[in-house]
Amino acid sequence: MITIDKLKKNFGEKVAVDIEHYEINQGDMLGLVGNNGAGKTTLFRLMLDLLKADDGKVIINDIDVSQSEDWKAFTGAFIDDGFLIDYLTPEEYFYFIGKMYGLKKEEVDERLVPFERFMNGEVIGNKKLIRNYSAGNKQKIGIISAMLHYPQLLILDEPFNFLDPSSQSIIKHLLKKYNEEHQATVIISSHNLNHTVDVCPRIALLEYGIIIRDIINEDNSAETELEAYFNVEE
Ligand SMILES: Nc1ncnc2c1ncn2[C@@H]1O[C@H](COP(=O)(O)OP(=O)(O)OP(=O)(O)O)[C@@H](O)[C@H]1O
Repeated sequence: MITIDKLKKNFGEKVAVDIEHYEINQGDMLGLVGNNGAGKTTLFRLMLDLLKADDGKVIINDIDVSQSEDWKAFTGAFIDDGFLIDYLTPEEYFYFIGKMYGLKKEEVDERLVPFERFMNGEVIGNKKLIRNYSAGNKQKIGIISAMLHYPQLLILDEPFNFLDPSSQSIIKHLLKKYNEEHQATVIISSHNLNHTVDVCPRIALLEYGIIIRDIINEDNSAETELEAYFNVEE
């Protein structure tokens, strides 16, 4: 589904991404891990054509993301709250996103139902503008809006950030279910090793912009290797 080829992005002297070749298959649930500054967000931005690569390309379903807009129809992403529209209420924002993908209001309402526990009564029905929501609730609004049109490819940067423990657990289950039920490709980045090994059967470890390990994770088998890499004390 995704081919990353000779992809390079530098910021001045700093190498942010330098990936010779990497393939992500349709239906993969991939976790991207790495220390601060390893290049996770930059890689996502390149995949979503939010940044221009210095060299190389990202191909999604035979489409070079920098050459055509066609990949946008089947891609959903939430990188940061810059994706949100502050002066709308969450409902207005969800309907707006739905409209972009040809969804009627009733369809949007139906698709919000599985997120009810995740929203915990705080996201809709409050007539509150997105700008007045907490960081955790903004994160929830962003994740839900990225999933509303049932994208074949879902990219989420740090989806567990700002969420309380019970919301983290709920979104883990929702993402796993989404990946299985829609055979969607789901790519998340996270600093939370436990969550990553819980939900991702494949994990890419990024160091100074390079994918240094491509780990198959069965029944949390990657946990020891990742803990050793990150030097996590018992
Ligand atoms: N707009 C920018 N201008 C200059 N340098 C940048 C810019 N964006 C990223 N960088 C640099 O590129 C490198 C990769 O950053 P990136 O944000 O992609 O890492 P990350 O793995 O997402 O980090 P974190 O875990 O801290 O979110 C870092 O050294 C960062 O300082």
